[in-house]
Amino acid sequence: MQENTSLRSTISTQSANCLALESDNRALKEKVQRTENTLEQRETTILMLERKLAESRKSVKELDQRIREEETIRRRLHNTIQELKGNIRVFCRVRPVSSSVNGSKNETATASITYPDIEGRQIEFAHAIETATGSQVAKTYPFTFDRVFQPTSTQEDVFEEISQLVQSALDGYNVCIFAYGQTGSGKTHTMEGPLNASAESMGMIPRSVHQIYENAEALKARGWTYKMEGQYVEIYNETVNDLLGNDGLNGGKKHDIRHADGKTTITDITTVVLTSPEKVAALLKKAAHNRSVGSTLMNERSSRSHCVFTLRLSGKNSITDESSEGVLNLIDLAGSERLSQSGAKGDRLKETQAINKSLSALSDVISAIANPNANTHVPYRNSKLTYLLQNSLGGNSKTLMFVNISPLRSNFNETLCSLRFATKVNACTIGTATRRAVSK
Ligand SMILES: Nc1ncnc2c1ncn2[C@@H]1O[C@H](COP(=O)(O)OP(=O)(O)OP(=O)(O)O)[C@@H](O)[C@H]1O
Repeated sequence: MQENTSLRSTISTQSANCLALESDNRALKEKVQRTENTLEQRETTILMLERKLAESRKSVKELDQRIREEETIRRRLHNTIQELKGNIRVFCRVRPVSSSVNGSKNETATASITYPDIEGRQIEFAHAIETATGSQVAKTYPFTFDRVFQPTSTQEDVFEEISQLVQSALDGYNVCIFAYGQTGSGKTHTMEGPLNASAESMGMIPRSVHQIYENAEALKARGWTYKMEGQYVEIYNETVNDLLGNDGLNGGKKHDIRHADGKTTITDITTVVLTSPEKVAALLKKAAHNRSVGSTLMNERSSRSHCVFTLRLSGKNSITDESSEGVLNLIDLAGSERLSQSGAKGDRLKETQAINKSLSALSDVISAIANPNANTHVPYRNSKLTYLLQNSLGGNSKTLMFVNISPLRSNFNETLCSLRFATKVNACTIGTATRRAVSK
């Protein structure tokens, strides 16, 4: 009886255990089912995501291709705009009245200058002249250029107008930007800016290098890699000097200009590979140190030489196999003032004569290029400056000239000469620029 009772109790316990196990088993089976369902759902999601990823990859590839095609279209359109604006342009910049320029320390009497149009293309001088009978009459001298910058214009305002041309050099064109004007009219300020310039006062050379560097970085994503090389030379008394040489200008090296296959080289010249935009500040400092600075009655810091900064830009596209070679020349011309006013004698007289000769050679070259008669001889060899720039002036290039002028009344006659020279240049139209060495 006892054993029977014990066995019944065991059976009852086992039955309860069995029921619990069956319940666990059901719960586990449900869990397995749920897990299998989740797995199935996840597999479907993975498949969907993989399909989406493949689609996105395809679309990125297509967009990349479209960006590259649009970059080519942009280059073409950009060039068309530049052509429509004219391959030779003249900008006039009036410097502010400054007490430290022009010898007489406190001179502030300005000429009567007005800027008649709202587009900023005209400038007009009013000046009293004496008639044959001895009476004074006011005469006006109106001039129109592609752009006139008033004394309040900042370096940034000026650069905004030339930045498109700078871009052209990166796209494979030859570009020349000149600063022309009498001593102290602001050529060096425009081109280089003051020594130890701030971000606001930087001139066109450092701004151009910064822009080119930024644009070249952006173009990397589209397959372009660029090599940028800078040279800085001065032409003093028809001699080429290396402004970046380590032994100053008296290193005794003779530099010859050579032309071959549409490229210009100078023998024994220092070439700096510009790997960062910051390098240009050190380069300008070295050039300023080496630069031949003479003193005349007009300006204690007067520069008596033409300074040519050349930036060579070779680009290669690893995806499209395109390549381009552009050259950007930024030229700070020597003071254009006439002999009588600069009080030049001896060596200074020789310098002034060399300057005047090369400036008139530049004017002759631009006029000859603009002559519609294709057989006109272009006298590049008449000066070192025009010979050096032979491949960067003319049909294959874009040219911009700044005519820098002083607002002072005492400089009126020189200002008039500068504006007349610039008007002559402005009247020239040169042929269509073509891009160099673009190969597929
Ligand atoms: N737009 C301007 N804003 C402020 N200062 C200016 C401006 N233009 C010229 N200057 C100042 O006028 C002075 C003479 O200018 P700069 O040296 O550039 O003349 P320049 O034409 O290059 O003379 P040079 O023929 O002797 O080289 C400098 O002190 C310069 O800083």
